[in-house]
Amino acid sequence: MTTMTGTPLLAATGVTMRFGGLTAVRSVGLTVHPGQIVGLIGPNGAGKTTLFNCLTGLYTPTEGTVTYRGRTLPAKPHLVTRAGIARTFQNIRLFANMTVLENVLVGRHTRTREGLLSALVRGPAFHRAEAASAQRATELLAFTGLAAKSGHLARNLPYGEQRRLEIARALASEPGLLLLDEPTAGMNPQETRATEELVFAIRDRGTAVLVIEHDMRFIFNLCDRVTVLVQGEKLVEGTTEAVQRDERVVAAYLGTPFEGAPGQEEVAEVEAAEEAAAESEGQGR
Ligand SMILES: Nc1ncnc2c1ncn2[C@@H]1O[C@H](COP(=O)(O)OP(=O)(O)OP(=O)(O)O)[C@@H](O)[C@H]1O
Repeated sequence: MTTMTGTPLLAATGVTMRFGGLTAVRSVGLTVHPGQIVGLIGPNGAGKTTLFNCLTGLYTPTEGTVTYRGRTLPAKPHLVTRAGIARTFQNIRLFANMTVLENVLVGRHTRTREGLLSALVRGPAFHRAEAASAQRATELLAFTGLAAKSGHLARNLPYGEQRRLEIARALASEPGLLLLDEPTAGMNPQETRATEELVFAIRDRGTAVLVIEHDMRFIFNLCDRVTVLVQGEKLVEGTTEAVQRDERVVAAYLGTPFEGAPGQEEVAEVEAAEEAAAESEGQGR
């Protein structure tokens, strides 16, 4: 299924994102090829969501480039969606008082070619486009297991189904690449396994997936490749097997420092300052 040769779908090169004095992402490269499921992992605050925001036009990277199918992506979320990248967010962002079907229809709007005039006049072209959108949205609800909930208000769905609805809505823009930010956060083990199956099914329909997740079992079951970020820098990138075995990854998660780890210089500086302070305190006694 995975194709590593040829033009990658997504290619981020040397992406850096600074917020004032804080460098949240430092010179990160990342590629996703057609047919791949790629994982992005790292401890809290590693810069994963910031990188997602750089890939989806929410942030303009301070440095670096992002291309999709070989073309530089515009730094505007709606243009990124139109180019073929859809995403979900860490916190659920549904229209709570709209129905399940309406939420998916909102996600279709980037695909609908009918312009404002057509919508105002509500002519035959508008009605045809609307019927096609409704049919596609209904198919997506069936695909994500929400067909029976089509007329329910989004806010009345159980948590796991709200997360599925977010994915259905993202798929409504017919993306070539789907970015999922912690899709299983707050899920029980059954919901997590169901999400795993859904992500495989999405890949099998021809949409590549880039996923941030803290659940390592989920990541290692699912992904073809994994990139590990630590303190804004790419620590390791490789197959799940290679990443799982990498002692630096184990250390990053278990908190054991290793030679050359990002942030080690700062840690050494702090330790040296603490030692110096302790010494001068000792001399003062
Ligand atoms: N808009 C912002 N302004 C200033 N600092 C920010 C902003 N967004 C993120 N940061 C900082 O950038 C760093 C990386 O944050 P980010 O949310 O990308 O990490 P993360 O890996 O997604 O973390 P988590 O796993 O906890 O979601 C953090 O130190 C965070 O405080």
